[in-house]
Amino acid sequence: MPNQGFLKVEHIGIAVKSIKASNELFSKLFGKEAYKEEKVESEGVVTSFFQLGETKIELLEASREDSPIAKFIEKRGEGIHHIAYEVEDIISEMQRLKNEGFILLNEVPKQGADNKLVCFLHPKTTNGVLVEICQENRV
Ligand SMILES: CC[C@H](C(=O)O)C(=O)SCCNC(=O)CCNC(=O)[C@H](O)C(C)(C)COP(=O)(O)OP(=O)(O)OC[C@H]1O[C@@H](n2cnc3c(N)ncnc32)[C@H](O)[C@@H]1OP(=O)(O)O
Ligand SMILES: [Co+2]
Repeated sequence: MPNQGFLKVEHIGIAVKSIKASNELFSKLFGKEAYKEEKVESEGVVTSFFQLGETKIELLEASREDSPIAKFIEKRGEGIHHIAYEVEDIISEMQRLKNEGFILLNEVPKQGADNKLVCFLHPKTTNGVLVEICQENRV
């Protein structure tokens, strides 16, 4: 029986206008460099990751005009965009969350950054905080 429920905060997503400028800022803040940059074309984002112990910070820049990050920044400016939680079995977690009444923004797990399968919950059902659940892609 897979572990049910959320295991840990896997990353905190921060929407930024410029990965280059924000990499410099967060490298100064954290005292360490980002360990990777990755474009996720399907999401319309370029990401940059900093490892801080068990948790990561994920910087997100829009890679195209219709990116959710572009819309977010246009509406709210730069800042915290989502919290991602690690789960052991994303399929069973998606079913559990659906049964609990949360609104899934994608019915099938989709490919995320950093070799993860991801699903998002509508912030209207999570107290106004966009939630991402993610599982290591074991394929
Ligand atoms: C997957 C790659 C990477 C990874 O970790 O692997 C990522 O994390 S990619 C991250 C970018 N991708 C996503 O965010 C996908 C999920 N997001 C969405 O589907 C949309 O952004 C959605 C549905 C959350 C909002 O889109 P919509 O077009 O509905 O925008 P609105 O501005 O009309 O928003 C509706 C309503 O929701 C509030 N809202 C929007 N974004 C957020 C947010 N990040 N946190 C909290 N609340 C948010 C917005 O304020 C509106 O509320 P209202 O009260 O009506 O103003
Ligand atoms: Co994320």
